[in-house]
Amino acid sequence: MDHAPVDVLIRRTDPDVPLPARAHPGDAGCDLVTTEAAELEPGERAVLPTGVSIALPDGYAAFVHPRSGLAARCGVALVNAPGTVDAGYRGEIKVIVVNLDPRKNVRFERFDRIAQLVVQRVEAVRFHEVAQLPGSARDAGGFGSTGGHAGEHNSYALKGQ
Ligand SMILES: O=c1ccn([C@H]2C[C@H](O)[C@@H](COP(=O)(O)OP(=O)(O)OP(=O)(O)O)O2)c(=O)[nH]1
Ligand SMILES: [Mg+2]
Repeated sequence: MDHAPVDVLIRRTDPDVPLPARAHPGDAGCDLVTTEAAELEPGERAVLPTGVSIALPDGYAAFVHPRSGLAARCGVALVNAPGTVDAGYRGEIKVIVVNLDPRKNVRFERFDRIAQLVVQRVEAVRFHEVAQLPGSARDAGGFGSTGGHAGEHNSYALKGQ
């Protein structure tokens, strides 16, 4: 890393839990583990404890992101991805996992890495109410207004049947 790291105070709520760690220098996320074993049936969700609480500096937030390997191999997603950890939150960080695999149970063992924490600066915002917003090229276009989304292939395939 060629820039200074942000100092974040951390407290273990489970004495044996490994601290969140980057797998490689420069990685954006520090892996979080579950301190509880759990088994989820297809469609089932759980709020898993990570065994750590943090105190972020003012002007920062931490975001609980999914791990792509778990998503690709097991269909595990985070219900609220990315979860937001506010600078003032002193409780244990929790991870809300869901098993999106239609057939297979997924099992987490104690200290399995289930998510990753990304710490970022966030801006304070002041809202100024106006009757008319300034114009833009996009204007109100959204929700597929530019066309060509992957889901269209499915409807083409169905039409051909
Ligand atoms: O994945 C998450 C998301 C949130 N939190 C904690 C930290 C966060 O600061 C707090 C509140 O989260 P959020 O604001 O997303 O939830 P809410 O439903 O709006 O709760 P609240 O009314 O307490 O703000 O819960 C987690 O531990 N994990
Ligand atoms: Mg909130």
